[in-house]
Amino acid sequence: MSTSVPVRLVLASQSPARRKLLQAAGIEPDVLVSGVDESQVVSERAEDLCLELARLKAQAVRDRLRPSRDERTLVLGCDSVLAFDGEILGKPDDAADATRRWQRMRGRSGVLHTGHSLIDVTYESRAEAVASTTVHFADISDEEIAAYVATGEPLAVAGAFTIDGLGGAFLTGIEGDPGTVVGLSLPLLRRLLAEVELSIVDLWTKVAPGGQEIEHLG
Ligand SMILES: Nc1nc2c(ncn2[C@H]2C[C@H](O)[C@@H](COP(=O)(O)OP(=O)(O)OP(=O)(O)O)O2)c(=O)[nH]1
Repeated sequence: MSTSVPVRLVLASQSPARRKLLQAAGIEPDVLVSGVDESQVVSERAEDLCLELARLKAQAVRDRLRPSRDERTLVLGCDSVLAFDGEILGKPDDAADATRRWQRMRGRSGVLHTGHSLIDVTYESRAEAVASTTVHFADISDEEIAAYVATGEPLAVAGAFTIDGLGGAFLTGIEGDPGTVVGLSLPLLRRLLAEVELSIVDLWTKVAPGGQEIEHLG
């Protein structure tokens, strides 16, 4: 399943969180932001919406690349949405929206869905799927909500919360892969790579010969 040519992964996302997650897993992606207008896609189902957006992002970046004989080129697009109370929630519109959301979310649960679309530019194949993680929100106070919204963090992220930032204190637990909440599921990426006949170890760029410790990124 492994490959003899180098494998290049292009991350079709501006998300620093997604890039850091790949780097910590030994993968140094190139980043090409898709620029896709996410408002162009509407769907009744969160899983369909995030998958269609992930597909559009990956395709938009794929269309800007030319296959190379010297390497295997892959493009990964991702999109995350929160399914809560029968609604599909992306990033909050503004501070008031983030506040209202937390007043509704606290003490309750939602499901963070992340769509993944992997395109193999070299062989023109693709693999895609959605990873879903249930998130339980703590019953936080009005003061905590106000302080959190004032930091600006909730405004920049799908669902108005993070698991690996200030928002981590406001969760009581999750069921599923934490990477799905950040915006990219490594276990799912491993399965998608297998569908295009690659192993995730083919993408490791930070493992020193002899298997010494993976370089710890700053
Ligand atoms: N660090 C961190 N970021 C999160 C978390 N949850 C969501 N996010 C971020 C990752 C993405 O940047 C953003 C989700 O929005 P999208 O999936 O639409 O990606 P975004 O528009 O940011 O970039 P892209 O469209 O992929 O270029 O929220 C979290 O728990 N931790």
